[in-house]
Amino acid sequence: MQQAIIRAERVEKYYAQPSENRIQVISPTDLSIVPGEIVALLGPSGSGKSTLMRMLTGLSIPSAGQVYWHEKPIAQADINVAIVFQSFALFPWLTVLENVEAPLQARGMEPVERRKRALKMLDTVGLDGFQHAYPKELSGGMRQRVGFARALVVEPEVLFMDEPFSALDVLTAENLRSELLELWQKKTMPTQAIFIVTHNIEEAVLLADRIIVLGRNPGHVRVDFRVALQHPRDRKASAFTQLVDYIYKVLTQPEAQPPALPRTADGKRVRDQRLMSYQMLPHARPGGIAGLLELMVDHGGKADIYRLADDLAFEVDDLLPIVDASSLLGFLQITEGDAALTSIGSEFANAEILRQKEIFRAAAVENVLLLRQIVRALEAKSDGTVPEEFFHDMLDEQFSEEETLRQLETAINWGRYAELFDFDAQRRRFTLAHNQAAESAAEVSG
Ligand SMILES: Nc1ncnc2c1ncn2[C@@H]1O[C@H](COP(=O)(O)OP(=O)(O)OP(=O)(O)O)[C@@H](O)[C@H]1O
Repeated sequence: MQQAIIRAERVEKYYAQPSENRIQVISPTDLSIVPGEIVALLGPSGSGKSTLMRMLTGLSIPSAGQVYWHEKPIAQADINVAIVFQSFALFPWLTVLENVEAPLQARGMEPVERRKRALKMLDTVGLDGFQHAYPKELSGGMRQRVGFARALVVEPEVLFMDEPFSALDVLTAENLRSELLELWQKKTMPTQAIFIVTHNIEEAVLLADRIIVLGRNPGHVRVDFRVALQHPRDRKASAFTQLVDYIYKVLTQPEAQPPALPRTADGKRVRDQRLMSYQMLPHARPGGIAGLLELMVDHGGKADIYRLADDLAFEVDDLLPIVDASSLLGFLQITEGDAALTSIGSEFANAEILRQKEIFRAAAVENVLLLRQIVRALEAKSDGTVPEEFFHDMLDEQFSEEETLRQLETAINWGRYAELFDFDAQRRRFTLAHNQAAESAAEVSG
């Protein structure tokens, strides 16, 4: 499993009462925050969302259990997080610029450098020209921009947000959400993960890569799942509304066993992270997948799989892995023996080779857990390599030895084609793909 930035192990929180009783607010909970994801934490009022968040940031000490920062107990670690609060929590007696400089000053940064950084950050969040204003002179939306600037100026590895948009009007909130997402996606900020506490189900589905829903009395994780929808997300798309409905059901039926997770547009079930298991990758080569999709275009985007096999003089058994792989990647939708190109599948089939690789890369990372894990592990390693053995051992728990080797071979084929990573067959190690290795080297020397 990829190394977590923050890992809570069996954390609990209880508060002492005047009587001898104590109130348990969080029951033993495990939770990890890994690089590359936006996690949304939902739950009814009083379920302990803020309490859990405060423990993950090191602001509050668990009554039992332990929180680790890069595997070091958080109290002894040099943590780098920032928090954005609902109430903005700005210093009213300081100007906008001084508010943003404050955390840098607290970290002992010298004045010229901290002013430079703060001004740059104000520019990034659209507050250029407001540096000398006081918070009371600003609208709520602008104040929260200052809140973001103040959090981001320290270049936090994890950005925590406690209902950051809930005090804002609908349009301002919507604007700020998209801007945040844009900063994150463009990697303008060095932040590795975002953890957002919210009451707003749509906000969670709109932003998050992973959603955790807490139940109460005492607080506990009810569901924890990945949101495999591409950005920008369409609130009206059925996969979106189904997820919103699902979370609504979980929240409104606190006593019931959480209902089954909905299926995504291509028929796959959304996965519960805690029951995470590897999909079986169909043994298809990217070239075969591209060939099939291009052929589908010739058939007008729809075809009967058996007839297709016939036309190609293929055994159905040889064609099926290619069909399955295309479906797993979201390029084909299969219903009762009929295959239909999805919009992304059609875009892929009609694209130039470089664009095809790009589409394949996005689809692979989004839909294939093993590839996602390999990429994240590589990103987290300073030397940019990870031994094959690491993934072999995890796959081994689920597949036979022979199948494990075939899964790895398929993952290597797909990863190489998509230029996600390379594989050094001699050293049996995954390595960053050339372009990524060059980027990392430039970052180090730059
Ligand atoms: N210092 C404290 N002493 C006693 N009880 C506390 C304390 N802090 C929080 N609680 C209780 O812990 C429970 C969880 O509170 P918390 O604020 O974490 O929930 P929440 O899910 O964030 O709620 P909300 O959505 O309303 O903000 C609540 O019942 C609250 O009353």
